[in-house]
Amino acid sequence: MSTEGKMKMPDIKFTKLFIDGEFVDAISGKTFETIDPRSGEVIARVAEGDMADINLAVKSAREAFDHGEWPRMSGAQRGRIMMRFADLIDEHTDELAALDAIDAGKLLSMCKIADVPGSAGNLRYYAGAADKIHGETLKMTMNYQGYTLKEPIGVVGGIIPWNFPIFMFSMKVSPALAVGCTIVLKPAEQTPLSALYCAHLAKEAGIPDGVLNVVPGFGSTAGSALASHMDVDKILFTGSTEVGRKIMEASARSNLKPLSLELGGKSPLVIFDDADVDMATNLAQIASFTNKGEICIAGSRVFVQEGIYDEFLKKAVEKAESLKVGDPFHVDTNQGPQVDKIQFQKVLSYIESGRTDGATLATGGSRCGDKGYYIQPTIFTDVKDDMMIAKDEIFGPVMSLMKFKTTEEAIERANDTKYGLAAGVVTNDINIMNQVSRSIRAGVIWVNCYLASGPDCPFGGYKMSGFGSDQGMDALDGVLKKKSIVTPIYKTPWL
Ligand SMILES: NC(=O)C1=CN([C@@H]2O[C@H](COP(=O)(O)OP(=O)(O)OC[C@H]3O[C@@H](n4cnc5c(N)ncnc54)[C@H](OP(=O)(O)O)[C@@H]3O)[C@@H](O)[C@H]2O)C=CC1
Ligand SMILES: CCCCCC/C=C/C(=O)O
Repeated sequence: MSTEGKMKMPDIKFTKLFIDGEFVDAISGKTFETIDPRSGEVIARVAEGDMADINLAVKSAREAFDHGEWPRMSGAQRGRIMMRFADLIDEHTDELAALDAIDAGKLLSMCKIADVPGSAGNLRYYAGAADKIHGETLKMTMNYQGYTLKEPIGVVGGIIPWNFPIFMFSMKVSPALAVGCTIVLKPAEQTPLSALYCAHLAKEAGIPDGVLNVVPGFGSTAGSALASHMDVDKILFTGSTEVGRKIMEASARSNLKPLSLELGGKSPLVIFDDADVDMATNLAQIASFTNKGEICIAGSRVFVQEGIYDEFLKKAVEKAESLKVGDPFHVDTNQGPQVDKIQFQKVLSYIESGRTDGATLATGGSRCGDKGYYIQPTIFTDVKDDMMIAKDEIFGPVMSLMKFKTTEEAIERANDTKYGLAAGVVTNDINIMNQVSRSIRAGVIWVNCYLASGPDCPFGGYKMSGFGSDQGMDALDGVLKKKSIVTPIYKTPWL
């Protein structure tokens, strides 16, 4: 494990709530610690928003929506401002990448080449769509004609997790900004720093005060207040299925606001005998270990057909053992620490449950070093479908390897989960590819690739992985309301 050398600390410039265009203290005056998972040490104290601050932020967002210029300017104007915002994110790549790396233990190199530019990319994608929001003409069957108008839904509440802090921020904020909504965003308590920095850049780009508010705080106070607020018109959420359920309850108890819920997953990766084993091993590693397994679309149930199973296992173990676990700021590190102590202990307890349930540890299984929240890339074999490690979302670097014989068996076992977020298929046989990709009930199916995505590729869950879409034009529909406008029509030559 590489942790030698002095730990790098980015400059922390923004730690207050961002409400109505200003950085302010919480009304209560409270702050909370954000922790460096490399060491467990405090990075900074951040203002702790709660219900009172959420109320202020929603008031500001409401005013900006009901009377402000943002929803009333042309889509082209909004798009230009969003493009400036994206350029500013690009210009501050180094600082933003360092904030996510230190707050979440993410690889600095990945933040620089993927998370931060991907976030600017999300803004640009939706900036380009801002002046292309069209309805339909309705040739009605009676003496009327009409058209549909797509209007911004209003004040949007964003509640995001800690595994992709800036990327999640951009996924929720970009479509909402493009259509003219205003936003109150609560970042995860573990990772508030990049969202606050982005709020500062949004102001510099010219986004009017009140349009984008960022209120760090805890889920049970700030998050719950946002989900229950009578003046919030939509919640965009990513996180656990358990909290998704609480948000639905909060909506049902308050104003029945619609929701987009991107929840947990336990995705299968199905590898057939005809696959190139080296490619399959690479894809399995990407599926299970990317972002230390802290990704909702992790493909951590790896089903391998019996003909190549032994060769695959040998190569998968070699590959896992070659990964360098260590300081995410080092260029040669492949895997950083889990986000916090709770997540670290949760992953280790799943590993323990795998052992006691009778799975065989092929590699890994322990923490790395004695400081910080580092865990070895871990592979279990002899995993049964009903073991906890095969059923639950672990959110850590743990691969469950399972052998199968027939395509039908693979499909049945792949679908034997309450989740349905993603899946992967590795084969050169087009018929198997078609059969499997249509049979697995999940929101995205990757064939001979994994985690391949982009702003134009919508994704959202089946089953208990949620509903609603992130990315693509579908995400715009999530923050729009469709209105039908009808007028009588006289003296028409036909109906
Ligand atoms: N689908 C995904 O991408 C993710 C899935 N998970 C799964 O969830 C597990 C637990 O992680 P955790 O961080 O607790 O995820 P949560 O689902 O608890 O957190 C997601 C967001 O919801 C907020 N939140 C928590 N409780 C409420 C509430 N009652 N009302 C409104 N908002 C709330 C959190 O606030 P706070 O900041 O206080 O936690 C955070 O901002 C992980 O181990 C993993 O399995 C986690 C993260 C992402
Ligand atoms: C296929 C889309 C890739 C999005 C990656 C962001 C992670 C999402 C999550 O973990 O919830």
